[in-house]
Amino acid sequence: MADSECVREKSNLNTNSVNGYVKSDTFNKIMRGHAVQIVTSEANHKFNLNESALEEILLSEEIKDCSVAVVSVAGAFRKGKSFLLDFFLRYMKYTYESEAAVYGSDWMGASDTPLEGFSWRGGSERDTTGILMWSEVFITTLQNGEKIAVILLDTQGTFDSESTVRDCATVFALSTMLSSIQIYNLSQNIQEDDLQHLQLFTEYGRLALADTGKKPFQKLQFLVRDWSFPYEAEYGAAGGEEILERRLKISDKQHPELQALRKHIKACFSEIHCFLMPHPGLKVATNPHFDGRLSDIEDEFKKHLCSLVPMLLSPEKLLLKEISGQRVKAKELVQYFKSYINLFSGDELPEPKSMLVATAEANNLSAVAAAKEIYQKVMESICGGNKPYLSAVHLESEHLRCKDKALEQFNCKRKMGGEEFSQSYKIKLESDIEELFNQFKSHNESKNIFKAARTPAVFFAIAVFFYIVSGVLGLLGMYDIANLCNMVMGVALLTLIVWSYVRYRGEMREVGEHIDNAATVVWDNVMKPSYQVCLQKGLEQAANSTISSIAGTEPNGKLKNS
Ligand SMILES: Nc1nc2c(ncn2[C@@H]2O[C@H](COP(=O)(O)OP(=O)(O)OP(=O)(O)O)[C@@H](O)[C@H]2O)c(=O)[nH]1
Repeated sequence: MADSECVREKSNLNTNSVNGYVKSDTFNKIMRGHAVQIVTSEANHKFNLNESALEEILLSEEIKDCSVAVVSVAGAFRKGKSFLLDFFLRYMKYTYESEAAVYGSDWMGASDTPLEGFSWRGGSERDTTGILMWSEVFITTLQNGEKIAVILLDTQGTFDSESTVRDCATVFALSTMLSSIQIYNLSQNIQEDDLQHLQLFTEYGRLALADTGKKPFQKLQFLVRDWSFPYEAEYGAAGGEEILERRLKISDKQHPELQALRKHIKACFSEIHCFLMPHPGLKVATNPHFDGRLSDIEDEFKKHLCSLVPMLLSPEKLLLKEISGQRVKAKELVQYFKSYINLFSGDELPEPKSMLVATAEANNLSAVAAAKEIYQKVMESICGGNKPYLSAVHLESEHLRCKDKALEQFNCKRKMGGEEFSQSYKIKLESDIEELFNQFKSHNESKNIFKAARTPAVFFAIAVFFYIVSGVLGLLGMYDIANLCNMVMGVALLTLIVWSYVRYRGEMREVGEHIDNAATVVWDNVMKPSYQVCLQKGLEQAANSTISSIAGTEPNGKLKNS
């Protein structure tokens, strides 16, 4: 359905319109929605998309052609994300179900109603896994008459004991890439490690997206829960902006690493805000029987919740999802979910690591580089560049000596991660050294003057051989065969000229390589065996004559004239 059709349909839905929000026909039938697991987290640390469930929600006739606003809440586990989302749901439901205009805290409901919606609970163990979407998509009409769909996402908390850094980064990056408003839920303060994790996760997401030269993500809303310093910065948006300003400030006095972190975060989002929430009271935080009823929540918390939620979700504040500057429609969002999840389940992206693993890797890699450098330096001084040719046996023993020295240097260097971790780097070092040795070996071989002269010697010998043979055949009157031999001689000489040209000019190197290979074949299969046979015959002859001269016989076995 085109935008204009969405607008046209507005008139039919006006009876349900309150405070900007309208109820879609589909969802009139299903009065209560439920959380749908859109992205599931598997035991092998892979994430899968529940395509049918996603399509059922986003491809429904009423919303598939509407632009979307996607609101997601992400952050550490057990910090009240789902609890907050349930208040979002109350706001959305109340504003469209109510028959009258909504004021103040009306939307919060009765003081003794348990809080329902996305599953939330007390306790220390994680609750939400993967990414959940609320099945009820709320439709609202903007001031310009455009109808938009509002989608709520709950995400798996980061840093629980069952998730790897990659899992946390994947969920955070996916929800940031797919949402127009990402709420970064933090506890008590905005700490440096919160910013570092944000940097790591957004970088992971940024890497997955094609670089368009624009800021890759839209609005980031820091939400600090249990803020306990209202005397420094007051609760709410104003205090939040003050704290945000302090935390993201870049100054020349800062260490470059801190500056880079802040620049990165600012470069990733087109809008960044912060809101400070007071503590909701001990019943919320510690009572196992707390069911979310408003009467058990501190007034201060409710007061600020009442300004936070409309600030994010009222139709005039909503932000439409855009990708590469284009508004995204609900049906297109399905495609983005599919392609983003494929990106993260493929092998193209590097693996995000914990700080320890990343540091240990860097340590070990630098130890490998230092050890390799030692090997290279010593070998260079023995057989490198302008050093003369070294016999193969000598070169091998020097290689073993330098390799031992390099391995000793690697073992001595202090490295993080422990013995087992560095074992794989030691193996890598050994294979790198073998590779370097092969290069030194072939460089050394090229300095062997006899080997270098093999190709011209072989072709010259062929030319001379066939010259003599053709001469003899000519004397015998076998002119046809003599001419053939002359032709072979000509080809050998021509090859020699081409080879010399290639070597001199450094052009047509493949031709030179083929000529060298041909020379090696002739040498190995014809010349070397014949030369060895001749040599052996000569030696046998010499030995026989020595023996016979000692025994007083002719070399053919007959007795010398006595
Ligand atoms: N201290 C404190 N506790 C809260 C707040 N909001 C909710 N809680 C409590 O925090 C606990 C966890 O709430 P959830 O909403 O399930 O937390 P979550 O972040 O979604 O947890 P996971 O799904 O495991 O990631 C519940 O006992 C809530 O009562 C808050 O602002 N401050």
